Amino acid sequence: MDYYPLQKKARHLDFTRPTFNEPIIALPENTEVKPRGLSSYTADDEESVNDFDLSEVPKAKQTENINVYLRLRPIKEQCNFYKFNDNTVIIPQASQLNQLTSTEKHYQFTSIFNDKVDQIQIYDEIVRPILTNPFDISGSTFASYGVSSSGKTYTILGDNSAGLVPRAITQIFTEYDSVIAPYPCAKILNDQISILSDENVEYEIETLADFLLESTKLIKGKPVKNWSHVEVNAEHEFKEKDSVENKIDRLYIWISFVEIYNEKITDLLTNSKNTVRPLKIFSNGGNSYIHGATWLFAPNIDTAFKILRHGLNHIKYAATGINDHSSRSHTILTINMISESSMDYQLSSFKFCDLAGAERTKKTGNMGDRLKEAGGINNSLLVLGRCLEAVNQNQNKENKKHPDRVVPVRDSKLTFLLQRSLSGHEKFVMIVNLYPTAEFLEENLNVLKFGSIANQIVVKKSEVRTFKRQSSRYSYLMQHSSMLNSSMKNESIVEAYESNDESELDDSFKWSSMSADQLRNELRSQKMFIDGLSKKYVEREKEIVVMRMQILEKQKEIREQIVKRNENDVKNLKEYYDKKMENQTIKFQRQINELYSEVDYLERKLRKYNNENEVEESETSEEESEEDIIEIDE
Ligand SMILES: Nc1ncnc2c1ncn2[C@@H]1O[C@H](COP(=O)(O)OP(=O)(O)OP(=O)(O)O)[C@@H](O)[C@H]1O
Repeated sequence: MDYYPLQKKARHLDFTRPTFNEPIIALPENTEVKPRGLSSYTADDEESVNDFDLSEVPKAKQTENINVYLRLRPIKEQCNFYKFNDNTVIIPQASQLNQLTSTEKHYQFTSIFNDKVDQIQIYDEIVRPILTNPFDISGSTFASYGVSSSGKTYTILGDNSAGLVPRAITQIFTEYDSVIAPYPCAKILNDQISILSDENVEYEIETLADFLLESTKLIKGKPVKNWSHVEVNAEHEFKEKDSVENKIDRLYIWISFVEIYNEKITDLLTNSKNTVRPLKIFSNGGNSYIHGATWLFAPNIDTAFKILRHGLNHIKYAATGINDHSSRSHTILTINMISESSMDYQLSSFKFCDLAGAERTKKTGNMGDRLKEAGGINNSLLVLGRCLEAVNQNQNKENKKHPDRVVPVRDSKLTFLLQRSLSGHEKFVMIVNLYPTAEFLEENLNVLKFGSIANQIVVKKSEVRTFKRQSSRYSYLMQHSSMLNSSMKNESIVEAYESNDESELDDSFKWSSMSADQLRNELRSQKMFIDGLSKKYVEREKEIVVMRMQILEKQKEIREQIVKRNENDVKNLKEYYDKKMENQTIKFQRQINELYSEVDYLERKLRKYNNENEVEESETSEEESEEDIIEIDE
């Protein structure tokens, strides 16, 4: 399939992410280097409010660009509509598009993936590095954008080949296998950390059990591929991480799955018996969350996959003029990872957004309901474009005295929900999917403009969200009470999320100003906290008992070693002295023998001497007797 003009080059994409300080590749003269915006995206709603200051982005080191990747969908026919420079720039061909634009423009992306790049490479390049160190940041949003049938669902969720979500689940559960919590003891409730009591833990387990029972019954919508995490793992070879290196004692995984359909948020994880009612977004000091959305606890990878499949079965699909299974809504799957260590709890939240098609209504041949849907879809995406363009313009404007453009995050459910990412409090990664057919030439130009604007935006580096163990109880109570106070005044505003500076809070004032209901809630919260502490205490006690046993074992082992060593020493000493004795005995024996020989010699000498003496004496006596005789004769 040799149909891209620069396919040869694209085939050699090395998947290395370019740094933004690198000089941009040489482009033809008069090329517009930085497209300044989309004419269709204008901030015309003056009543919109900025929840974050989206324009004042520090120019210091602690900034980064939004990463925007371009992915091309394979097509059968030859395509001459685009040229590529390096693996980051796409240039729509003016000759092919002369009825649309007279000048040749280029659009820059973080990386461009050609049609040969598979799901494995996409995951390894875009998501894997972020999920390898999930607690370096407070979270990330991965969103796919493009016209209908361009491969958004294929990229985020998958089809025959698993998409980013099943791969992310596999990575998390494999790398953190040894610390994944089996029981739901900690949960994020309305953007606050909660340590659950035994009753609440039981409740969460029952909810999950009911859900799993129910989810096997009803299958509707697009048939969902039964991805196997074993196969996914074989493709990536994820390895279990050293938990000591990660300093994590426990990791609680929670999943939510919602869709935004015609500007209404519905829960994709509800039990089918329950009536499905639209959910509301609340904002907590700039951190938006869906109030009442189902969060299911995933103690293992199988449960996580079941939750994913249940949600997929409930997404609204419909046949449009160009896609038999077109997803008509924006779907957002969020994975909350709460890590527990001896010091604190930390939250990292990962959103995977499969956005609805960015095409115009006439292309899909939509009528009736489909037409209404398309209106809603385009409105959300239009607001997303307006937000990105406003941020971009505010950052690039030359006259700093001129007031900033309003960033209308609250103008659509989608942008309100992605508020943290759009403001740089969480990482924002976009995958722009391009369906490079003649049919979508015009729409694809808008898609490319949209993507390259997002790619220029500089945001603060994502921060970490920590809940300190020592102080969190106190701040939790303070926040909880202020939350209740404010929710009584205004349902849609919740007070600040976390305050580490507690020195100025007047405890007695807070308690005395509470109503009976609030005090009851506080009591319940305190009980939850004490339950959590006692559970921890029991766990520590068990650990101490185990450690004591280990120490006793070790002592016994050492004692046995010492006894054994002593026995050996005695044996060696005995052998040494036995040998020494034997040598001495031999030596003494030799000396005795020598002495005996000497004695023998001396005895023999004595005998000889005696013998000689005897002979002499007898001769002498004979002579004397002869003399005697002579004398007598005389
Ligand atoms: N990179 C790819 N490789 C192989 N097949 C692909 C790729 N991208 C998309 N497809 C196929 O194209 C078809 C349409 O893709 P998909 O449903 O993901 O599009 P979409 O952008 O989500 O469309 P819609 O907005 O209408 O839901 C699917 O059958 C999918 O398998």
